[in-house]
Amino acid sequence: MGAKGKKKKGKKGPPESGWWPGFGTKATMSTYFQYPTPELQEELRKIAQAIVAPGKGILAADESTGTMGKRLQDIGVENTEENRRKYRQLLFSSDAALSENISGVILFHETLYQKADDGTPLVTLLEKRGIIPGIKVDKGVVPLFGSEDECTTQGLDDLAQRCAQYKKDGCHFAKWRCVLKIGRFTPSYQAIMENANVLARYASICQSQRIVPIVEPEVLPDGEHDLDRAQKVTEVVLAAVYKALSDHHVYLEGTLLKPNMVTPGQGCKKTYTPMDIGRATVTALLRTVPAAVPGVTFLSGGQSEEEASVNLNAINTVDLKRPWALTFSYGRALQASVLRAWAGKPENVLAGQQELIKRAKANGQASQGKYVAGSVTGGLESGFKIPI
Ligand SMILES: O=P(O)(O)OC[C@H]1O[C@](O)(COP(=O)(O)O)[C@@H](O)[C@@H]1O
Repeated sequence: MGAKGKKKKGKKGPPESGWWPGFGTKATMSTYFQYPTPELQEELRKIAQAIVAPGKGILAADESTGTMGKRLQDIGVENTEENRRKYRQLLFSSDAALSENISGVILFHETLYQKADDGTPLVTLLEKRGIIPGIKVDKGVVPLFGSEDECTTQGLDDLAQRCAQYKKDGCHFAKWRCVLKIGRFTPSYQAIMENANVLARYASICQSQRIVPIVEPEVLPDGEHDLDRAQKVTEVVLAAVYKALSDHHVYLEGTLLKPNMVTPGQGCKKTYTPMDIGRATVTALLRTVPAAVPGVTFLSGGQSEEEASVNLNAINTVDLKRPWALTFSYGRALQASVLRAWAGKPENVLAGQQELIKRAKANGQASQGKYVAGSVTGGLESGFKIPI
């Protein structure tokens, strides 16, 4: 650009600032973009809808190696690749009845390439049961420098290539978890905006590779805050996430949301009923999540198995509108009894699988508002919780 802001003779394109002929037309407006092709839209929509089919939800078996170490340590089992393989084999070789309530399983990278004792790839066990394989694609949380112990999630750099490979290897959906903390000064604007943007960028990349992104902005339950504060924070976080998804032109019908339920902080002195939690959760979603989103698959966030079923049931019975399917994507609340029943012993494999099927059924009922509290009893006392 010349010193007086004039365009140099012969130079193509608009000047670097200000108004120019054509400014504001289709070609230059920031709102211009292209939707995915109709074929891609249909593929993504169908996957998302199959995952949230009535009475079905997700088994989150994507614990990273470190998290799996904590789960195995609880039952006195060493955290080796072989023990993790045996445990995931137990889960995925459960009776075919599992698929009545489990539509998808989220895998950790290592599991996708492991085989059962007879050489069958573990992912094939899922496919044979009509269960859709999914994959955790984030590479974990890292600190936000200068913040109050807040974080973002990494893993974008090679994501398109990884998604392309995962699709070839049988995965049709993905999951990326971001974490937000409630404190006096948190979550900060920095953490809210950064995590919303990274989730949107991840979602956009997944869709470009024909993978349905599950968007997981988890507001942690740690703290003494009450239900109102948890609700407001969840609303602010979700509003930012959907603004970012819109800015990145993410095709919402081909996405799923995996949020926290709105619960009081674990150190809160006040008590609330499951209906209070159901109302706060659905209200927060109604205020922020577009009806174009086919489903919401809640994380269990350290609730006991029974609590997670009862609260999901309340979410599905509270007298509010529900334009989306509201179901589960539980890790701990589907596996706590399984792990205890198994305890690493080959003779307990069937007992572990039976616990999984019981809990999946309970949550399938809860996702339709048909779960009767206490009607499914597992190997654990009802209040048992696995800390993160
Ligand atoms: O090992 P990580 O990456 O910390 O993952 C933690 C877990 O959190 C989840 O997102 C939710 O799990 P919970 O239902 O146990 O809260 C799982 O999908 C995942 O396995």
